[in-house]
Amino acid sequence: MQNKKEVITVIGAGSWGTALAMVLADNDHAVRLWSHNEEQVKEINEAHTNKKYLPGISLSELITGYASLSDALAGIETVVLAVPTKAIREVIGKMREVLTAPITIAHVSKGIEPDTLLRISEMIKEEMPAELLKDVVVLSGPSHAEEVSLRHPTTVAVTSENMAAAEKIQDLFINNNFRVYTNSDVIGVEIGGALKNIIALAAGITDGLGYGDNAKAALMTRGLAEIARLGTKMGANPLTFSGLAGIGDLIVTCTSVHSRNWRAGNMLGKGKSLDEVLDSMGMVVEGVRTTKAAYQLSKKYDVKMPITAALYEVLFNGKDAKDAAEILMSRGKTHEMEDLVNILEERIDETEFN
Ligand SMILES: NC(=O)C1=CN([C@@H]2O[C@H](COP(=O)(O)OP(=O)(O)OC[C@H]3O[C@@H](n4cnc5c(N)ncnc54)[C@H](OP(=O)(O)O)[C@@H]3O)[C@@H](O)[C@H]2O)C=CC1
Ligand SMILES: O=C(CO)COP(=O)(O)O
Repeated sequence: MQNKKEVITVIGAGSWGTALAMVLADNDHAVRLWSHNEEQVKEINEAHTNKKYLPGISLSELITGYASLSDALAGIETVVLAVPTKAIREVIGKMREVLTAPITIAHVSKGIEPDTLLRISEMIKEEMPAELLKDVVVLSGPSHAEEVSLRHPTTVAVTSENMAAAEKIQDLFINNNFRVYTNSDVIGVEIGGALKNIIALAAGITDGLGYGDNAKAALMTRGLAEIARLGTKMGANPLTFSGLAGIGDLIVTCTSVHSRNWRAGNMLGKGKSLDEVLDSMGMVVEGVRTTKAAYQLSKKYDVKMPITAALYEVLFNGKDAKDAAEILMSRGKTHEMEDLVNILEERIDETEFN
């Protein structure tokens, strides 16, 4: 089922980079796990643990920690990039200084850059010179690091503009605990993975407010509707949003106590301030910056995203979460599917004219 054994570099030894390094090591690949934290590299190499991010988990001896980026990248063909969205440009900037041959980057991050409104694969292509970049692959889907590190059954999707590159990443990762599907819709997979964090924050807030299961189901369903509207307007295949990177990731992030986005929302719903919440997390909460980016995207593409807009007001303009929920519930009457159908029809018309 799998390709030949390879040496693979994982950039970023947070929870997701470390869990993915474990999957690769389970498939007998040697993994160079790079971290900018020398203490953490020492811990990985001497104790074979990464206690801050995956407490109670032992790491395979096939995983070696690296503090030097040039050593970690020497002679490597495939890099798994697992840092938060806000670190992508800085890290790629450092990588391009030390690379001497082109690599394939499989990125596993879930975000959109505010202001530029670029997806992560677009940021990577902007930062990495073309002669150093073979392909960009995206790996996304319902996959909490805590459960992957326990080898619980998990499914994800991989996509790329070059499907042969996506299939190579599928081969490197797939095993009986970690099932990898291909999908050819790069825009849809990246938009689904990034925007579900917004809805997870909102679901955490409603849970924190004690609103219960009806409210959460409403948020998830109508949240998916606005993700699908924006994604489809941006050129995604609407069917992607009923797949792993869409509804799949939305379900896991809105319902799991592992989700940092849900937990952050939950604390907000219980009355903590955004600063207090982010200070106490110690791990990335991607949904906060993504809310800003998606709010800007909704304006740019003229797509209605009422949940995103309400969360934007709560996070950045100090609106009370209960008031935001009330405003959402008292909006004018609307059809459940009409806006998405209109966007699809516009796209069909454009295709006919071209
Ligand atoms: N955790 C999960 O279950 C999943 C996460 N993801 C996505 O993966 C991405 C990474 O998340 P995750 O691993 O969970 O995040 P964590 O917060 O657990 O870890 C982030 C890692 O990136 C490092 N880092 C942060 N900034 C920089 C920088 N400027 N230069 C170098 N290293 C840096 C951190 O170092 P330090 O320790 O020094 O802060 C840490 O090692 C996110 O986009 C997330 O949405 C996707 C699927 C599942
Ligand atoms: O993307 C994830 C699971 O698929 C992780 O979500 P959180 O960042 O909310 O923990």
